[in-house]
Amino acid sequence: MKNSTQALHFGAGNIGRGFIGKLLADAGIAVTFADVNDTVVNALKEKKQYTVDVVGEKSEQCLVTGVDALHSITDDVPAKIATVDMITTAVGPTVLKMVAPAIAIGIVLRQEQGNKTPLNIIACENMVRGSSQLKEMVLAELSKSQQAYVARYVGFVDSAVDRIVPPTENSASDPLRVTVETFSEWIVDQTQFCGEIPNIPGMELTDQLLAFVERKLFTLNTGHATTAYLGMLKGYATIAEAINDHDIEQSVRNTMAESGEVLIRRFGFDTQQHANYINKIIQRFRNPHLHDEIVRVGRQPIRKLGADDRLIKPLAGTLEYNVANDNLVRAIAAAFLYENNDDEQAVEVQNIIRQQGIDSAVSRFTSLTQNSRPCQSIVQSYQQLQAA
Ligand SMILES: NC(=O)C1=CN([C@@H]2O[C@H](COP(=O)(O)OP(=O)(O)OC[C@H]3O[C@@H](n4cnc5c(N)ncnc54)[C@H](O)[C@@H]3O)[C@@H](O)[C@H]2O)C=CC1
Ligand SMILES: O=P(O)(O)OC[C@H]1O[C@](O)(CO)[C@@H](O)[C@@H]1O
Repeated sequence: MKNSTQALHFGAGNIGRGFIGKLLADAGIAVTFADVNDTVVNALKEKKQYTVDVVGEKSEQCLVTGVDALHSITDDVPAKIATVDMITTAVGPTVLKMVAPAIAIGIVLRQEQGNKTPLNIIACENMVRGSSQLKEMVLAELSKSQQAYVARYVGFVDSAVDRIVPPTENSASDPLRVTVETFSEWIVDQTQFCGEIPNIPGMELTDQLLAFVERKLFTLNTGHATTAYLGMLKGYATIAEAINDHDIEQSVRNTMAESGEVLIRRFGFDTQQHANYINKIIQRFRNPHLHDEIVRVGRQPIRKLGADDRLIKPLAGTLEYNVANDNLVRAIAAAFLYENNDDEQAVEVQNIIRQQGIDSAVSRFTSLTQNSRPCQSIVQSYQQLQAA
């Protein structure tokens, strides 16, 4: 990798500043963030550095230096795209479509300027093959000849990203400071790069990305969502409080064991290693230094109840392999009991349950066939949880 490598990172939020931006800057890459948050953008432009508090087994305070920022709407982001070697994103799955047009305009500029330097784009979102989805959004903005340029000079590299970074509590005094757990994992699909693969310590390469994406989704995310939804039912406010409840911990372990059985059968993961992976995740949830609210982890339940997400996708796997799923069913039922008036999706789920009944709500949000066996099990579990 050349010393003058430049990256543009969309989304200077928790993962942007606390994980991906830091990792790129630590590798000597000149990082420019693009965001719509004036406070964060202006502070980055002025200070060109920020502090990351790493908390957990190895607590340390790190200064990330040499960074800059652009406002995603009012600054000339496409001109920057014309000059960088990498683009990364951590904006959230629903915002990805909003950054696609700027990326497309930047790519057109590169073509017009005769730029033949490879550009690699990596979406770091909780999505299965997020970069491939971003690629479709970008291609939709381009002509045939521009698409041919993309095929030759632009790589869209899928990735799995894992580090727990809740919003920082002291953000009023320092809008850039961010607190992160010690653990981090960023795995990218080595088969999708255009040109040389950059050597970035902390960016792991694989040619089996789907296995790692599903391992993270079916374990960390399934377990986290289960902790949130069961924790909310018992009146807890944070993930650490909920996982320290023995009954919840046991349910979360059982749920991850069920989704884990799917992973073991599908990808051949070693049983003992997978049990260790689950144990490690439970410890991460317990991290006493992270104030991780249940409403953050349980947010947007409609997205989380989707067919390709952390609850229904592993449930579908248990049906495919004909293995136990009682705990997954209970976690899904708990998601249907999740109430939060500040969360539009939670409000919508409760409205639909009230207006159309739980049977109809389950099939509507999960895409499972109404009155099918799994639907009936979820409804039954919902009624048991409600009566408890
Ligand atoms: N926080 C975490 O622990 C983890 C989050 N993720 C994923 O990372 C992604 C980002 O999550 P967080 O960092 O937690 O969210 P966040 O809300 O802290 O950061 C998102 C950032 O995107 C910015 N943004 C919104 N619209 C934009 C636009 N049009 N252009 C540029 N920036 C824009 C927001 O202002 C915000 O700063 C999500 O997909 C999430 O699922 C993945 C692993 C861990
Ligand atoms: O960011 P999402 O998809 O709403 O879900 C929250 C999840 O994402 C994470 O922030 C990161 O994987 C987890 O902490 C949690 O499981």
